[in-house]
Formats: sequence, structure tokens, C-alpha cells
Amino acid sequence: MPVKLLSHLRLLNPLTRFASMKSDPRLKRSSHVVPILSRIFPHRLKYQSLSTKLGFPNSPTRLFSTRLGSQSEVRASKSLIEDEAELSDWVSGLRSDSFRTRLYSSDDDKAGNENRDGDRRRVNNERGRFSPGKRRRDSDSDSYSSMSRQRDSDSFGSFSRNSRGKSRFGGELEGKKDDYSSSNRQMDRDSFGSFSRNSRGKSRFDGELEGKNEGFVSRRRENDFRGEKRPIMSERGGRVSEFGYGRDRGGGGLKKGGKDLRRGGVVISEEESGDDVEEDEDKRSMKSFRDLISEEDSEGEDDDDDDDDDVLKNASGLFPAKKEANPWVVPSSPGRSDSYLSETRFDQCSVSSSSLKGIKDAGYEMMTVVQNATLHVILKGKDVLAKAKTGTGKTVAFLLPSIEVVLKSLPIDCNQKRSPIFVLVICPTRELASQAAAEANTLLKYHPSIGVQVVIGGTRLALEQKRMQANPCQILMATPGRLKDHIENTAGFATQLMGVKVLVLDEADHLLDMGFRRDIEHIIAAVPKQRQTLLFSATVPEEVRRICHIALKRDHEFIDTVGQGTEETHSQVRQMHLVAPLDKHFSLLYSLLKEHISHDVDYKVLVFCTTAMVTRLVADLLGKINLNVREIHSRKPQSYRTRISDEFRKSKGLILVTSDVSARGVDYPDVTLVIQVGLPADRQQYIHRLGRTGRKGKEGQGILLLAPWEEFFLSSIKDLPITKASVPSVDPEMRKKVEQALSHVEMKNKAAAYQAWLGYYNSSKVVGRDKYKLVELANEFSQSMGLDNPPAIPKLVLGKMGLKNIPGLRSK
Ligand SMILES: Nc1ncnc2c1ncn2[C@@H]1O[C@H](COP(=O)(O)OP(=O)(O)OP(=O)(O)O)[C@@H](O)[C@H]1O
Repeated sequence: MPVKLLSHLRLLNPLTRFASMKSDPRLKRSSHVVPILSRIFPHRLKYQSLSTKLGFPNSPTRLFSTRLGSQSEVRASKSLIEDEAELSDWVSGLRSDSFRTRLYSSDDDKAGNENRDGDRRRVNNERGRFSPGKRRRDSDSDSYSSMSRQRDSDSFGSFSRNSRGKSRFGGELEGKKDDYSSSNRQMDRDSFGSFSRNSRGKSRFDGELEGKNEGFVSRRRENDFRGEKRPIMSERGGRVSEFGYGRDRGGGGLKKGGKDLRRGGVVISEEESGDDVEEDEDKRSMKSFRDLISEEDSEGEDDDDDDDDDVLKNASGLFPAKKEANPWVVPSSPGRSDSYLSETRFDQCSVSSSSLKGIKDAGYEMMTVVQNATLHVILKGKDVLAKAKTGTGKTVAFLLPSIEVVLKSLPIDCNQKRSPIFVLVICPTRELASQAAAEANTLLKYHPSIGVQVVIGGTRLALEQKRMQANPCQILMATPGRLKDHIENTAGFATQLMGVKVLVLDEADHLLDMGFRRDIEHIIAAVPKQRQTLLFSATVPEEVRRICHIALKRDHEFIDTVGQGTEETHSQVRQMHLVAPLDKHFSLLYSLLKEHISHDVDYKVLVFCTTAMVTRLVADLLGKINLNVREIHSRKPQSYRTRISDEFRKSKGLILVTSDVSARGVDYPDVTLVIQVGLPADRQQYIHRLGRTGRKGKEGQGILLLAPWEEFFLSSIKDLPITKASVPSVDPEMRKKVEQALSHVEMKNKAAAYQAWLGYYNSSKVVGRDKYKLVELANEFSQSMGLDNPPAIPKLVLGKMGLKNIPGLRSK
């Protein structure tokens, strides 16, 4: 049976005939011609002969106005830091002396002194905008924008936050608010459990807030960077830098405002101007919107289109007899490429011996390409925007130099009680923040004086306050929403942030997207202007380049380890898309999973769905077919998500059905297959989801399952080595099994999935445009769940979705 399915997976791209040639990453980096070749010869097939037989591919300056006044003062009933004045002075001293002299040139000092006021910035607690606790908690809108934000956590999934007793709106589309930030917060809630480090008996620094009424306007000005100019990276003449990066202007670097230097696949650009940064909010809103557009569609549900069934019956002869030859199958011990590693060993770097010991214990010997490309630049104090493929060690890339900054910042007679936060890492999800903290703790094994904490929500604010009080930290991992909560509600916290010397935005493009923008701006306003900022992501769309000045200094360096014109995905990950009518999707999914499992006992599969409720439905269905399935999405309690996440991390032989809570950054080892069902929110999301496999040079496989009307999405990823596969047939037995399983899925789960599906696609710029067609498609989805009539939707919800009086909908 499994073999039979293979015959339907023939790829149509003739270029894949060349798939047996392996591209050499070094070649790829050295020439602009090679990327083209690399697309033609994307990777060496593991099962070359079969693949060949099947034709299968192997393989402007942003101005921040921060008025500080009485209203900027944030007081909580319980003070975390009581002697804040003392801390402020101490922080101020540090900033003007130790840190700057270590990281910046004398020019920096000068500039730093000129901008001392900037260091005293406080949170602009404009009530209307950031009113603590109450802001954006109410659910009163289902605007497009809110939906688009929601996607990250779970798309149209729940709005289930409200840790402070606010009620939540039961419907997936409800509880959304017009304010972008509100859904950002949802991200936080959607993530995973907390992680707390620093159990070394550190005591807190208690104090009362002082000096908070100094009003001032903090601005990000051009030329406000205190760091030294790096003659090498900013050179105009194209000479080879001391770091070995040759200039390569022809390599398709920045289109404007930057110079590129490239060698070894790394592009380093020094931004020259930020004045051209025009904020076109509308445009960005739409973009943000577009991201949410994931739809799937439907269509024919004809149960008789068993046209494929007989193919299956007769296909055995067409399929490879050996299971190794199955192109859908990833070997249980995935092959691996070391091309993500550089040729530099960590012990060749100028980092502390304690850090080196921690690195060694972690099992890292060679630096990855991104680590090698960024370390020396970051250690020099430069702001960096870094782009590197998924699973290539970006976390260590920003953590290691950040730890060195903390080391240099800690005074010899450091009293941990008085230590401010030196490094602030912002992550879009709880899990990512927790994961980053775990990585930091690994690196900090021999740095007993440095503590890490996580503030990510999912628990009561007071618990985190207590934890931070008990275990002060120098490195803080946070999600934006919860961090803002602490800034506004935890006494002394704002002052602790005055010590921040390094601000990291992980998944930076996502954090700078409209969904998070306001929170990020708010956070940036709460940390010193004089700081180093590091932005990391596997995807850096052009618009992010244009707006990155929100966070970065004007002369930051853009370090692109991917290189323009080079695929942003891994060549050792086979990507395919299947286009099939919606009513076949559940059966096809089962078929694909069954096939994969039958060939790999150590399978580890992620199935991405569009919304939380669709995720629940799919997990329910697959579970009823007796597949070994877990589910994870925002509607699950945090403790459950943490448990499932841990289980999946350690397991083999498991399928995790998930919403986009798992899309970015999550480092599950040895994922063999990623299936994306329905439209991803956007190109970036597709790449990040796919990036859960093929990490650390390992092989992997990705399948995108779309309905015919969703094919438009493919144009956004046409530069990626994704190939069309013919649709595998589903034998009647399988179909029956799926139908039976569906009949046992609870009606309320189907109703919730239907409503979520409708809401998700309603927000799509493409699909949601024609409401009549949308409803038709939604009803096809309903039928695909085995329902004769679409579930009724509350009138209120329909009203919010702008779907009142559209024929085909049932209201209640
Ligand atoms: N120098 C190294 N050598 C070997 N493994 C490493 C090295 N640095 C990091 N790793 C490991 O590589 C894996 C991927 O790292 P990480 O999660 O930081 O990737 P990433 O680039 O941030 O991925 P994503 O874009 O998906 O967030 C982790 O398991 C990490 O521990």
C-alpha cells in the first residue's frame, strides 16, 4: 500500500531531473551564477535512482516621543525594587563608564554624554494607549487587522487571554480587538510554559521609584550612534575586510541605503540612510493582513471522485519496491550536511573562557555560519540585523556576545541585588522565550553570577513578579505583551530596564510587523537609547529593511548569511505542494501520514493547520484513526502545551498537529516531515513552518496541501525549490476510515472549526473579498467534515465578520 501511493507523487518540474547534483554551498556563495545552478541542482537525492525514475525532486528616522511625567510613573502595590534611586545612579554610572568604555570608542563616549537624558527615559504610560491591565482586553471587534495578528498565535483561534479575570469570548473570531497590540498579546498567551533561571539565591533590589517625573522627549536621531565606525565593514572602496569579507556590490545587496560586502555567502551592509523610511501604515496594514490570509478552499466534494482510487489499486508496479526508494520518506537517522557550520572553532574566538567551557559542554565545537559572521561585529558593539536560515544557530549567535557584554558590565564588586537587566531578549512566543532561556542557561553554566529570567505570561503577573524578586537577573527573555505588563505594573521594573545594554529582537521581522509594532515601540522607549540592538530572523522582507530603524541605529550592519538570489530554505529539505479539492484533504492527509509512518518508525511529523479550532478538529480526527497524535494550540492550557511540547521534543513516532504557535523558532530535533494544510499566512510563515525540519543540516521533507483556489499562494514562493506533485489517490478503505472517524468527532468541535475556518478565510484579502463565494467555500469545508448543513453561527459573530444576510449561512 505505501508503495502504491508513491506513484502519484510524480513531480512535474523537469529541472528536478538534475537533482542528483549536489550544490556546494561554498560555490554558491562565491558566485551569483551558482545560485541559479543550485536551483537547478538543488540537492543530491538520497534515493537517487528512484527519484530520477519518478522525476522527483530531491531533493526615516523614526521619532519617538516619550513624554515622561507623572503619568509615566508605574506603580504597583508591591515594589520589586525599593531603592530605585540608588539603582538608577548605579546604572547611570555604569552606562557612562564601564560599559561605554568597553564597547565604544571615545566618540561614543562623547555622544553618550550628549545623550544622557536618553538613558533616563521611562515608559510613556499614556493611558489611552498603554493603559495597564485594561488595554486591549476587551473583545469588541473582529477587524481584519486583529485577525491578522491573531494568526500568529492561532489565527482565528481563540482570544483566550485575560489572566485578570476578564471574560473571554467563546467564539474563535471573537475577542479580537481593533488594536493591533491586543492580538500580539495573544501570541504570548499562545506560547508555552515559563522558564526561570537564576536560582542562585540572588536577592532583589528593593526600592521606591524616583525621578520619574522628568519629562522629556526621546528621539531617535540620525547620527545618534555612539559606536565606532567600522572602517572595514563600512568601507566604500570595496577592499577586503580584516574579517575576510570581500565586497560584492553586484551581488544584489541593498537596493538603497546600504552598501554590501559579501563573501562566503555573507552579505554585510552598512545602512547609510534612514530618512527614506517612509511609514506607510496603510500599506503595512494590508501586508499584515495579507499574512493572515490563509485560506483553503473547497470544492468538490464528490465522494465519487474515486478516479484516483483505481490508480492506487493498479499502481504497485509503478512504485519502487524498496521502501528506501520512497521519496516521501525521510530516513530514521536523517542524513546531515555540515554546510551550516563555518570553519571557525569557538575556541578561536575572543570570548571568555567560562563561555567557552559552556559551549564545549553543550557539544558545540565549530561555529555556525551565522555565529561566525556576526560574533566579531556584535562584540565590537555594532547594531546588527542578521538573516540566517532556520535551524542554523541564531540563538547562540546573539546570546554568546550578549553574555560577554554582561560580563564586562558587571562590576567586580557586583552586588547582584542591585544588578539591573543588561540584556533584554524579545521573542514573539512564550516558547521561544523559554527556549532562548534554556539555551542561555547552557551557555551560562560556568557563569554563576549571571542570571536569566523569563517573563512570558501564561501565569499571573504577580507570580512572575515574585519570581523576579526572588531571583534577579541580568538577562531577561520576554514576550512583548507580558513585558509591557511588567513595565506598566511592576514597580521598579522600568528602572531595571534602564540598565539594558543589549536589546535583541528574535524573529525580528515578525516583531516589527504591524501586529507587534506598537508593543515593540513601547518597549524600545523603555530601554536606554544608548544600547546595542540585534535583530535576527530567517526572513527579512524588504519592508523590514525599510523600517528596522525603529530599533536599529542608522549605521547598523545587515549580515545576510543567505544572500540575495539564494533560496531561503534548505536544499536538503524536499518541498512539494499538492493541490486537491477540499473534500479530499482529510483523506489525503491521512494517506500522506500513513505513507510516511510506514517507512519510518522514527517519524516525527508536524501538521500545521490554519486556526486553533481546525487544529483541534484535525487532531481529533487523526486520533480517532488511531494515529499517534498530539495537538498544540492557543486554546489549550499552558501547562498542557508545555507538557506536549516537551513530549514532542523528546519523542519519535509522534505526530504533532499544531497551529502557528509552533511556526517560528521552535527547535524540535529530528522532525522528519512538515505538512502544511491550507494556506500559510504568508511566504515568511511558510518558510518558518518548513524550517521546523531540516535543522542543523539534517534532511527533511515538507508538503503543502492546498485547494485549487489556493494555488495563488504558490506565486509568493515560486523562487523556492518547491515542486508540484501529483495528487496521491486514496483507497476506499482509507476514505471510509476517515469518514467514520469524522462521524465520531464531536459536533461542537466541527462547529467551532467551521466558524474558525470561515473567520480565517474571511480575513483573506483574496478569498474574503467575495463573501458569497467565501460562504460557499466554508460550506464545502463543512461538508468535508461530514455535515449536511453548516453549523449555525451566532448573529453577533456574523455581524462582526460582515457576513450578515449572506445566503448559505445559518445564524443563531
Ligand atoms: N555551533 C553549533 N554547533 C552545533 N549545534 C548548534 C550550534 N549552535 C547552535 N546549535 C544548535 O542548533 C539548533 C538550532 O539552533 P537555533 O534554534 O538557535 O536555530 P535558529 O537559527 O534560531 O532557528 P529558527 O530560525 O528556526 O529560529 C539548536 O538545537 C542549537 O542548540
